[in-house]
Amino acid sequence: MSLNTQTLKLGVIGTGAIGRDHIRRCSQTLLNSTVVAVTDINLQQAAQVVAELGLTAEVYPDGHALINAPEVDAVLVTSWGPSHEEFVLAAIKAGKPVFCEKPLAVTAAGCRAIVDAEVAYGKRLVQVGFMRPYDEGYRALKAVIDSGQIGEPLMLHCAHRNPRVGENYKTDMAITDTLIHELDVLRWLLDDDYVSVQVVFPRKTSKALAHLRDPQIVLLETVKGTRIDVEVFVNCQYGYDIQCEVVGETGIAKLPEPSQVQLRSEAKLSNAILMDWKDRFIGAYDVELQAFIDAVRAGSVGGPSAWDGFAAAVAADACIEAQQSGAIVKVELPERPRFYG
Ligand SMILES: NC(=O)c1ccc[n+]([C@@H]2O[C@H](COP(=O)([O-])OP(=O)(O)OC[C@H]3O[C@@H](n4cnc5c(N)ncnc54)[C@H](O)[C@@H]3O)[C@@H](O)[C@H]2O)c1
Ligand SMILES: O[C@H]1[C@H](O)[C@@H](O)[C@H](O)[C@@H](O)[C@H]1O
Repeated sequence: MSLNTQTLKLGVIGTGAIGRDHIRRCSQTLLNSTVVAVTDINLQQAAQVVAELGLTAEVYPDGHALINAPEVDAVLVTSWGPSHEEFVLAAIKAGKPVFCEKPLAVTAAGCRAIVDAEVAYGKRLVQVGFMRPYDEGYRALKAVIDSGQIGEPLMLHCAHRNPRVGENYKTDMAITDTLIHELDVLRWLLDDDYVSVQVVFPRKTSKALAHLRDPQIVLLETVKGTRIDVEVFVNCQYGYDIQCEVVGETGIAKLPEPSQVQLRSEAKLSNAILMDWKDRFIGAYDVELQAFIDAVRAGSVGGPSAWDGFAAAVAADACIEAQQSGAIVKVELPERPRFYG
């Protein structure tokens, strides 16, 4: 039976920060979906989210029981990064569409296993939660680049700043958890791939915990020769700040700031800076998940693919090697299977 006329019944694995937020949006904001199943290694927390959001969803003992539950049409994976690979592979095995938060897997080998499983299944089932291509600002920036108005892009200056991170955040997560967004969105923005990476460490901020090297600067080179610098600074204190400036042959295009009320008060002219990714990309999260729901109901899956997750992870692996060696490391992306267009 086609799902087209039915409400899509979702199961969500991981009820932490983004899991809870996606459960809220799928059950309260978006059209044609309902959350019928949830799980978390912290079952009490999962039950609490169900109660707080007033859902009738069942709490399953683990991700595998949820994936295989007949009432679950499609799966959202919002647990910690290292658990994604296992759940996405299980969803493919069960033939169920799966939206997986970034990273698709924490290594390129893990992403490749997912790509191979999806290709063997013969139909796209996986959408990766790279939301930036759905952000209005990035879409406007891409439209300017694609129009040719600034000529060919030569250089990009980017920054990915978080106010602070928790104790569990390690130096390699600056790549796998944070930079991974740029590794995806910049491929999409430039319609290009990476050939080499280097990571340099400026003076360390006193605001970072002892085990964390912060900030970091990642230097990327693309196949077309564009050079990109990305500052990753996850204890910047002052706000959640995403910057992207594209220097072209005849002009410069900059990612717009999120719209905020301009305030004149106490002898100051000011614009607030957002503090949280949840607010900065709220529109993009809504659009990406509605796209997933609509596509699954129509019998397909689109958006950032397992191949995109793999391509970002190949570059991420090279960045981690570059963090450790200080050298310029080659990015070797295998040929894309025809399956991914
Ligand atoms: N797209 C974005 O902008 C964005 C934003 C935030 C988080 N994320 C991604 O979402 C994922 C979750 O991040 P978060 O900030 O919500 O983290 P979090 O720590 O707040 O929540 C993760 C939850 O997953 C649960 N969990 C871990 N392993 C599990 C397992 N095997 N089975 C079931 N539950 C398990 C944990 O108990 C926790 O409740 C990460 O991969 C992160 O990178 C993406
Ligand atoms: O999981 C989060 C999320 O992906 C945010 O978008 C990013 O800015 C953070 O650095 C990361 O830790």
